[in-house]
Order: sequence, then structure tokens, then C-alpha cells
Amino acid sequence: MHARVPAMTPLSVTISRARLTYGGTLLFSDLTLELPAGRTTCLLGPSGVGKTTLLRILAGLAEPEPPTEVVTGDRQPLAGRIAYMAQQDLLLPWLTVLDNVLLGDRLRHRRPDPARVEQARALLDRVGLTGRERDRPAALSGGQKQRVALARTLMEDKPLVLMDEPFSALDAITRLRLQETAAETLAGRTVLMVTHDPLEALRIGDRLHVMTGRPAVMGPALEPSGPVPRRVDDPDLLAHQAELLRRLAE
Ligand SMILES: Nc1ncnc2c1ncn2[C@@H]1O[C@H](COP(=O)(O)OP(=O)(O)OP(=O)(O)O)[C@@H](O)[C@H]1O
Repeated sequence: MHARVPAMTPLSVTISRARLTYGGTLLFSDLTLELPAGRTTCLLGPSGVGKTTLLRILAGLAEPEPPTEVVTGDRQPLAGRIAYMAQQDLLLPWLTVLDNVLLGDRLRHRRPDPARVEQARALLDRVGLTGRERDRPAALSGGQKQRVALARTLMEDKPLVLMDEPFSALDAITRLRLQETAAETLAGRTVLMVTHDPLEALRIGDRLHVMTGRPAVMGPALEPSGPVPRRVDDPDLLAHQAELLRRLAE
């Protein structure tokens, strides 16, 4: 059975003229990034350039400076409409795998109804963790924990999904599989994903941006054609790979 995240109206989000200073160092100013509705945008760039910080601003976890503005397509605030998968898996060690996936429901003081439990089980199946529902996170490998965190993110019924290197702890084959799962289950969502892997970005991104420098600037969008997930031997993907590597090396 394929678990699909329920359909919802896609939401466009733009962060414009973003500015942030940490301890006297200007990380970026006048940084603008458009996230088209229902599309996956991938953000690449060297370590420390400020990718996570930009994600955290969108998630409401970092305070930007004026004149930063976050504008949504429906002009409603973003608060409460974001699913955020952080770099660390952030699973609660005292909860089972299944209850970690259902954490959002628990936090909203809702007893998960049987349909939600079924959806959580189906998502665990999709990420290859059937049979591990009753385990605690301590019994899982790093990659398995990351898969639970992915299932939890997919379980959240939010129009904007922020993912910070979601597949970094996975072996190459699991990584390819999970990229497919994510691309399929997140279809129709507006997604911003930070990754260090150009191939990953080219497989599942509709738009790719490279962020470089200090203060950081946002490179123009690279838009590989064709539906995602793209095959690793897709000629268009390979053609874009050279351009992406060139931008990263700049
Ligand atoms: N809370 C904070 N207080 C002070 N400095 C911070 C804070 N968070 C991040 N920084 C600094 O801001 C810069 C950007 O960090 P950020 O984590 O956004 O980079 P990144 O591009 O996501 O890096 P990586 O690819 O290594 O995850 C770094 O120099 C970091 O040390």
C-alpha cells in the first residue's frame, strides 16, 4: 500500500530581503528566495554559508532583522503551517517509533484516531521500517532514526515542508529509495530542502539554488526538466550536474 499525504491547496512562499547578523558578523542581507507553490526547491552551498539559518527563519526559530519579509501566496501567516525536519533527528527517546511518527497528534492533545495510526504504519512501511513500530529510537541505527523522522514529517499535514539534509545519514541505496519516497509522498507540497548532494538535488528538485559568500548571495534558479524523482542516468540531469558543480565550486 502506498501512503499518500492528503492533497491540499499548494502555497507559495517568498522570503525577501532577508538580513541576519550573528555576533557582529553579517551572514546575509538582501537575500531573496521564492518557493513556488507545490514545488520542491533545493538549497545548496558551502558549510556555514547560512542555509540552516534561512530555514530556521522560515520555521520561526531564528529572528531576522528588518527589512526581512516572509510573504505567502494567500497572505495568511505561516505559523502553524510548517513541517520541519531538522538536521538532528530529534526523536523522543521514551516514545516508540510509531508514537514518534504520531508526535504531532500527541502534541496537539489529540488521541490519534485509527485512520491516523494506519497512515503512520503505512508511512513506516514506505520508509522500510515495518516491524519496528514498537521499538524505541535507541534500538535504531542513525539512518533508521532519520527514516522515522522523515515519516513523522510526511505525517504532518502541512503545506510547507522544510527539510535540512534529511538523507545525510543514509547509505547510498537507501538514500536513493528514500528520495523516491519523499518525492512521491510530498508531491503537491511546497518543499524547501537543504542538501550537500548535487545529485540528490537534481533527482528531486524542481528548482535548485546555490547560496555562496559572506554576506551570502542567492544564485539564480536552475530548473531541470521532467517529473521527479529523476533517474540518475537522465540526460537532462547529467547535463545540469556539470553546471551545478561549477556553481558550487565558485
Ligand atoms: N545561534 C547561532 N548563534 C551564533 N552563530 C550562529 C548560530 N547559528 C548559526 N551560526 C553561525 O552562522 C553561520 C551559518 O550557519 P548555518 O548553520 O546556517 O550554515 P549552513 O550553511 O547550514 O551550514 P552546514 O551546511 O554546515 O549545515 C555559521 O558560521 C554558524 O556558526
